[in-house]
Amino acid sequence: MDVEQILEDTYRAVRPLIGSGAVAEYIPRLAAVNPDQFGMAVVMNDGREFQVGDSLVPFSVQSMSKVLSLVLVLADHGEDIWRRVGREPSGAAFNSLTQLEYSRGIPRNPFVNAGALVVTDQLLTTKRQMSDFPVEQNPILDFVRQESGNPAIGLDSLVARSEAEHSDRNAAIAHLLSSFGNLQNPVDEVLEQYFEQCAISMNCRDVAVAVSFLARGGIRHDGTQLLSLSEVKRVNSVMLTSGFYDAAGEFAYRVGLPGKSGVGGGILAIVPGHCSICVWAPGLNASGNSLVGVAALDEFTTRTGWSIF
Ligand SMILES: NC(=O)CC[C@H](N)C(=O)O
Repeated sequence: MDVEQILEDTYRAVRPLIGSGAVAEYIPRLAAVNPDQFGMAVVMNDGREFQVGDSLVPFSVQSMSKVLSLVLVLADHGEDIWRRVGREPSGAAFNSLTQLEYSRGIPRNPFVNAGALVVTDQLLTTKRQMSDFPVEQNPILDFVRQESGNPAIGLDSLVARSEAEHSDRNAAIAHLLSSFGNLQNPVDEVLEQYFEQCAISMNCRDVAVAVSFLARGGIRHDGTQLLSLSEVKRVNSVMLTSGFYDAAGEFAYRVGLPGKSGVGGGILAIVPGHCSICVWAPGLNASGNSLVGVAALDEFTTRTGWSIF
């Protein structure tokens, strides 16, 4: 299959849509991003890389980081985390508060903000228990630098600050979690760590390389096994059912792959045993997923026939 050609055809097909959707307004620094951008990268399990458009322009990974925090917690602690967070689709917005009250502080899944805050809290606890791990260091940032082979990946501190300054909703979620005894660390520290991981800036190529262990049965680029085959299956399953908030069904219908979006306009998707994909276009649809990104993945999977179904 000529993946390069299919990627070019995909780009051509979505070009009229580029610029549509609305950039995330509630994080002012993200609202300032030029919506007329589009990039896509595919990293095959055999090492071949394909890219189109603005695939080397860094953007804010936002909720795509929730996959990596879950992976790092699973790698360190195994199944324990599932006592504190569920794995059912939420059918609600990413920053919804209502379900959390009904479920007595157990978030529906690790990919809505409530669930990600619990996972981040666990990551913070682990980091504090490791005496050789500098507290100011971000484990997700470390991981993506190593995995993508790009030590220049950094945090956009203006995005992190922008989020901290407009954090009423996430703070409300964190306080509610804490009131139910589902945070081990102080609310402010969990929020700070969470905003930092969301503010990591990466380009499509680096994201696709950094998550390719999810397409390769849990094997990192250095050959070590980060997750077992069964754990990878589970992470990919949760992405399929919960990676797109209240639009998980629509994404499964149109794309047919496990994936995760972020309000920076990025989407990562996994073709298990085959390749990892990252697409980026800043404009979002009503569910907070990249409008052009979903369209591009729809085109790409339709043209390649790649899907888990
Ligand atoms: N869906 C997202 O990407 C949300 C992440 C964002 N940092 C928030 O917490 O609101």
